[in-house]
Amino acid sequence: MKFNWKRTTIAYVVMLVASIIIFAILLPNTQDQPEEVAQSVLVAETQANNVSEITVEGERIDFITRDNPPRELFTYKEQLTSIYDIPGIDLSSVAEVNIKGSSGFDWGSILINLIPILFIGGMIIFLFSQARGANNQAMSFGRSRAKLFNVDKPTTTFENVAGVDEAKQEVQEIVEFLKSREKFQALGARIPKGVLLIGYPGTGKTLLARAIAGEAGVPFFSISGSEFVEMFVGVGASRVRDLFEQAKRNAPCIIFIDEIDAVGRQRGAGLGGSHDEREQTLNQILVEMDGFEANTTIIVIAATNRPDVLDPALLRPGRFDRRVVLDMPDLNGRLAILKIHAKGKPLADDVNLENLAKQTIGFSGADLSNLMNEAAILAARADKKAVEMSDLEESIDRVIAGPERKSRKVSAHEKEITAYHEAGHALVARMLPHADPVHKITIVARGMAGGYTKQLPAEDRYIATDSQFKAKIAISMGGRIAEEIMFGEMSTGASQDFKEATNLAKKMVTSYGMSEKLGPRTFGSKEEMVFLGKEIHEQRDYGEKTADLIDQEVESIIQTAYQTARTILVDNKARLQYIAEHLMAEETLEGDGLEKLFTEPLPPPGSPPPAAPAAVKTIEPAVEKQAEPTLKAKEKPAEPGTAAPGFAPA
Ligand SMILES: Nc1ncnc2c1ncn2[C@@H]1O[C@H](COP(=O)(O)OP(=O)(O)OP(=O)(O)O)[C@@H](O)[C@H]1O
Ligand SMILES: [Zn+2]
Repeated sequence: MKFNWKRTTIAYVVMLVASIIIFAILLPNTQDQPEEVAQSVLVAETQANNVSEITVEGERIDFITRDNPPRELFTYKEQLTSIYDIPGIDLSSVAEVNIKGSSGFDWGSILINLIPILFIGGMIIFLFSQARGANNQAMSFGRSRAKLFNVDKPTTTFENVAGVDEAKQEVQEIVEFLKSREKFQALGARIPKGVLLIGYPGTGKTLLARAIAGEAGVPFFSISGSEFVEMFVGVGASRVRDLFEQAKRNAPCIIFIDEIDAVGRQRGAGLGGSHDEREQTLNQILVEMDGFEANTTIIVIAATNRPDVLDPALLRPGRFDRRVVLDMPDLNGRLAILKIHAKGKPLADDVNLENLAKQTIGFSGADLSNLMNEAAILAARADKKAVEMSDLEESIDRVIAGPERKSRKVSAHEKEITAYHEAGHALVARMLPHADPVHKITIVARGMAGGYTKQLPAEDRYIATDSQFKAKIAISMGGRIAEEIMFGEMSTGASQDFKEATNLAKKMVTSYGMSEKLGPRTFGSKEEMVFLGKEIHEQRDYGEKTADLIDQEVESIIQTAYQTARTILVDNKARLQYIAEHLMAEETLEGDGLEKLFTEPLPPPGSPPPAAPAAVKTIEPAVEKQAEPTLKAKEKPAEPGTAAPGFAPA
């Protein structure tokens, strides 16, 4: 940035005016001034549940009562005593406790003394930057924030979160633990310390974390990773220390670190700048988490949409070793979210939320909440009494175009390709005797995949056979082949499938001795040197001729699998189409509904495609799903390879 006269002058004037305003505010002023009271008043008011908000700044405690009209009062505490340690104080009913940078100074008098210095200092900076023609970076030094972190006791519950039922089930246990920790501790159970919430922006990570606190009735401390990055060196780490310190006093409680990737990137992988700061902050978080005593009931929840960049140290056992994925909502999920956000908004009779849910594939929870809000604004502007369908439909475009929307939009054609791709995987899997049963197909984006097909082994397995591997490779091929058959062209969506298939074929030949030509031996010794979570060493212990043979064998396995899959899909093209059409209409297929699509007689050619998704009418409450513990237990050992990711946008 070039030195900019105008900017510097403006900044300087702003500084001056601000100083004057602060000065004026600090002058004795009897009107609207909070009234000083004794500390015992604060204690008594909190006990009477009559305090709505508390702000602590150094020794001073400002608080607002629930009287009508609310009274603004303040009192003092000792510098080193925490608000939580004031004898008799009861913060359980206080909606918001803000703790600001504790200075212990009387800011008023300091500012008054500081103004001349500011003048002179400003002048020096001004002249200095002018003399050197330097950039005006000096102006950014005042950026450190006064607010340390937020504390409150959320009233959010699981009812406020929809469309992420799997994630809700997974965190249910944490709620139970927070609620009745004695029960767990009595049995010596080790309690989770860290939970990582992973999901696209706006999928409700913050909301879910708050709901956990709300369900358990515990305080919620929150801070965002990106705030650390702007700080001076050393401030981040001490802030983390303060945060954990306060949390320990309020245990049981939840600490929520949003955007953890901002501080938790792989060390040594960052781009200049506040690098040290980041590392120190990250280290401090790790130190604090490692330092929890066995009976500490603090759960640290972190959120990210970039789990791939996180430092592996964060993911080690005893840290953020639980991962909960929040998917983009599918049709039912979107409908449920729309219903949540429609509450309190009168809807006209012509509003059909099912229909709206169908039109909003690719929308996150935040997008949907936005959509409802935009529609209400449109309706209000037109002086309507209720939100009409036309308002909602118009808002779809606004949300898509709006700056708030960060997730990708799925075009109709892309949706069709994904549907055929996933149907291809599923159909091949269903037809091959050695394949694991297909459990679920969806075209709703998850992680980096546009859709996925999930297979679960029918039983726990510790060894696998070559027929199973061959089936797996054929299934991987199924996605691309379905695209070829239906559209006569290829998309980039299958690259991940090919990579997995190739790796598996290679392993069959080189590790498992499953090749006739090469026989039962292994090739290549891999030194499992793990560096930042990656294997980086592979030693070749065979010659060129063998290398060629390996290539040939891998090629042959893949070709055979390709032909197997192709034959299945060509022979069952009508079935493929049938499944894909249902997938487009319903987005997610699972259980009996899915099984029926594989087996029921096909409709005669020329029948209209499925329109009204049957699944929409029954929205399963999250609790009901829990009644199937066997299913849940099986879900865990399924290795990542069993879900054939489709349509990666790369
Ligand atoms: N699953 C959901 N159910 C209901 N509302 C949701 C859901 N997801 C998001 N919302 C709405 O969107 C708002 C923003 O979501 P939230 O901040 O929790 O998303 P996030 O995943 O933390 O996003 P980011 O990654 O951008 O921080 C919520 O306050 C809520 O109103
Ligand atoms: Zn695929």
